[in-house]
Amino acid sequence: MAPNPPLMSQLAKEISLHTETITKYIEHGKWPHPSFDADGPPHPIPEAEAEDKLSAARDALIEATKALHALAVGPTETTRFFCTNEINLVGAMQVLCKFNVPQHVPIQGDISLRGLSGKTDMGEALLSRFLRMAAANYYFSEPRPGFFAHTAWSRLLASDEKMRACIWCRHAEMVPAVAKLPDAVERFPESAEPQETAFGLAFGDTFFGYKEKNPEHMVKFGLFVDAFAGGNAVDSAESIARAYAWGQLPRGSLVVDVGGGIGHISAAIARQHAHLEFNIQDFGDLAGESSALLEQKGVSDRARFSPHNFFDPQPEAARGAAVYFLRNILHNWSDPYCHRILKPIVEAMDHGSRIVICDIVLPEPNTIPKTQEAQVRALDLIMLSMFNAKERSHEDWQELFTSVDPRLKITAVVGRPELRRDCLIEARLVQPALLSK
Ligand SMILES: C[S@@+](CC[C@H](N)C(=O)[O-])C[C@H]1O[C@@H](n2cnc3c(N)ncnc32)[C@H](O)[C@@H]1O
Repeated sequence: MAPNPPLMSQLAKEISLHTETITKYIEHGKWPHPSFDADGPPHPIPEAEAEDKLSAARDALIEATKALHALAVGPTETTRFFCTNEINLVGAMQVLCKFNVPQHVPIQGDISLRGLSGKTDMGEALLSRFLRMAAANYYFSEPRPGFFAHTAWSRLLASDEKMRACIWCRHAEMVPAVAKLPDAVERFPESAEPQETAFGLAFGDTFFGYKEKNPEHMVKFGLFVDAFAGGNAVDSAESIARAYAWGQLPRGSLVVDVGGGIGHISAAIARQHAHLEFNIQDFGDLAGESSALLEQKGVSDRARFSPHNFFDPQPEAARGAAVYFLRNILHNWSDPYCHRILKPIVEAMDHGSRIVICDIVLPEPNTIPKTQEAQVRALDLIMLSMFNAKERSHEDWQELFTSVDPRLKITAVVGRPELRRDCLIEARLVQPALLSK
């Protein structure tokens, strides 16, 4: 039986309620209202102010508007036009960014198509087609015929190269790789190998192998990754430093940050927990940058970098550590490779050691809002296309640990509200005698 009132009306009411809640907060905080204008805020609510109640109202608003939009478009049109907008928008934005169009549109006022064409070296006719596609999606506006101005969306691209790198990575790497996904699934079903991927079919190499040979791609990828650091796009180093019981570890405990990059997460934990020592392990070419960062953060007396390949046995100095910390490492690798990464760690653990993994724990289907679920499912498929890897559910994590050592048990998981996207998964070696109790 159809719901009464009808679903669309229910959703419209919810949208109205959540909008009111958010608007009240905005007015109370004297923050700017979200708007399409060039001087509109880059976040609908300031990121630092996204307190629980407010972000819950925003999540619910996004969810209800997504559902209402889907119902209004309906199944036939959704499937007919499936992806035509998104993929061509990514193409148009990539062209506009390649020709530096965002930087040539004035922040205030507008510019004629002819003026913009002169500055960007692209013919007026072509330029207008890309600009109008973008404008139909809130990037740029055409306030009077033949003149273009910024919106809050396009202005961000003018001022922030990391945002331009997001567009670049999507278009230059993800689109060609995803186009090869059906071939990859057909040719390499169930493969665990990082070269037998959709990315491999598109680029003839592994994800990082290709980047090593194309340093300009590596630079863009670095900017893309940086675009997600800070704010609440992904969990910040500071929230990871707050979320886990680092404070309960005994004075002088060693945290080994396996594949820790230059150590920005360790540095944040070290700043909040002055009683801990850190060993950041990664490829040797990061040593200089890491030392500079640790020095700059004032933690170089307690945190040091060691070159180490995580497939090798742990060096003597890192054995029996209190914590082996792996952030965003294992989701890049298939189970057999994760096994090879975890085995040397388990061999180095003593009875007090634990592994702390910072990665997604996939939710049970239909237990979180669809918008959030779509994000984690998309990440899972990105891991497939790029690495033959995956995001893991609680059960997948436990199975992986058991395959490495039957004693390795999940002993704690910290997720929302302490962390927004990733979870901290703690695993310890639980002795068989304790297991049977
Ligand atoms: C996605 S990044 C995560 C970095 C860091 N844990 C963080 O959360 O910012 C993956 C890291 O693994 C490192 N890595 C890849 N293969 C490795 C290997 N065989 N041994 C050690 N580190 C490796 C990379 O250099 C990179 O720093």
